[in-house]
Parts: sequence; C-alpha cells; structure tokens
Amino acid sequence: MRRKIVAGNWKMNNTLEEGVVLAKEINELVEKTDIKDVNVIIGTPFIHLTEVNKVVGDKVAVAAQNCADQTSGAYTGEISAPMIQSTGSKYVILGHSERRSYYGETNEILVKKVNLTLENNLLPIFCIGEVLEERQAEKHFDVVKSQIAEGLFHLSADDFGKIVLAYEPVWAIGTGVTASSAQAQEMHAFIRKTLVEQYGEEVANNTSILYGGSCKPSNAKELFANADVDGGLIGGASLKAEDFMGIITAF
Ligand SMILES: O=C(CO)COP(=O)(O)O
Repeated sequence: MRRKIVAGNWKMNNTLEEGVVLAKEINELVEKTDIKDVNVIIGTPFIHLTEVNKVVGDKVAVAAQNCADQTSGAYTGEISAPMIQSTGSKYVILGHSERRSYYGETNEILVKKVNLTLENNLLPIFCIGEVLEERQAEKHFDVVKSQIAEGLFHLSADDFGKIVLAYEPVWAIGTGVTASSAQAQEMHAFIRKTLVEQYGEEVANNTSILYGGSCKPSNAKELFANADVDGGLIGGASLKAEDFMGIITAF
C-alpha cells in the first residue's frame, strides 16, 4: 500500500550523544502527537544506529544513509547491509546526490547496493534528481528516468514494491530554494508514469514517492497536498525535533 512517509536525513551531523538526545525528542513528540498514518523514519550516521534504535518506539523507524556494495571482507571503513540489519534498522538511503557526486556512486554500484539491501531484509529509500544545468537544458525528465531505470528496473515487481523513491532536485538541496509545488507534482507524476510503463498501475500506485530539497514546516503542507507527493526526505529541518514534527504534521 502507498504510505505517507516523512524521513529525516541527518547527513554527517550530531555526535553520538547529540543524536540520541535528538532521537529521544523526536520519539517523544511522535508518541504524544496524532500523526495519523504517517510513517516516520530517521536516517542517522552509522555510529548512531544501535543506540537510536534503543530509544525509539514502534512509531519511528531508523535508516542508514549508505551501505557497502559487498557483504563482508577486506573493505576497510565500509559498513555492510547485514551489519546495518543487526542494529535493528529497517531502511537504507541509497543514491543520495551527495554520494553520487562526492563519492562517485554510479548506477552500476547502486544496483549492487540495492540488491544487498533487499537480500538483507532492509528497505531502500532510493534517491534520484537532476542538477540545475540539466533542468535548464530541459533534460531533467530523461535524467531522472535513467537513474530509476539503471538503478532499479532490474528488480522484479515484488522487489520493486519494497522501494521508496525520493525525488531530490540537486539545486534545491540545502540551498533554501524549494521546487515549486507544481514542479514537484509534475516530476512525481512523470515518475509514476514511468513506473506504470515498467511495472503496471498497481505497483506504480503503491509506490511512495517522497520530495526532498529545502522542505520545511512552512512549505511542507503545499508540497504534500499534491496527488503524487507522498511525503518528504528532510535534511536540515530534520535536525530540530520541532521543525521535523512540523513537517510530519503537515499532511
Ligand atoms: O538532501 C536532502 C535530504 O536527503 C535535503 O536536504 P535539505 O532538506 O537540507 O535541503
């Protein structure tokens, strides 16, 4: 079933102690607020996963922000999907534009990560999105379509049903510039149409497509009101419990 989801991506922020405090604050607010049927996820650095899982209840799920493209072995500094799974986490954010651009993550590498994530009973939150020059050259639909096709279309319909998509136009990430509500809806509708062509109406209609990029309490309501926007992947505004809650309650 298509779910409403608000996921935080803390990126490389918070010491362990700070992260546990923030997770507790978010959990308390979620517990005492009527969040209706919204699924709340917090994406923390690896070192937080175990402790954050201990302090959140069953209304808050935890995500890693990356995983290795191998299961185990001599890969110094890497963290594998089975390790993430052993912390009690449920999701893995994959293909974030920061990983694609700063760490050379290609669609080919992402195929391996997606497969390992699913094999280890974790759910990928798969990020896609164009850079400003691609939008200005009117290539944004082609770029997003090929990211989805090359990273995910090897999956069976059953496995694709476990994917959460996050459309994050790179020009809107951390810039304070949000895609307009109309731009978000236009791209999300295009993504859903692309899924219909590959997997049919049922799978497409059941896929949650999140928007990310300078989403805040003040603009979340307008973005989430769109028919094809099923929630958000939130960076900066997920680092303050009240702001994050302001987005969770924006549906
Ligand atoms: O990259 C993002 C979430 O993954 C969005 O970041 P901001 O909300 O800080 O723009």
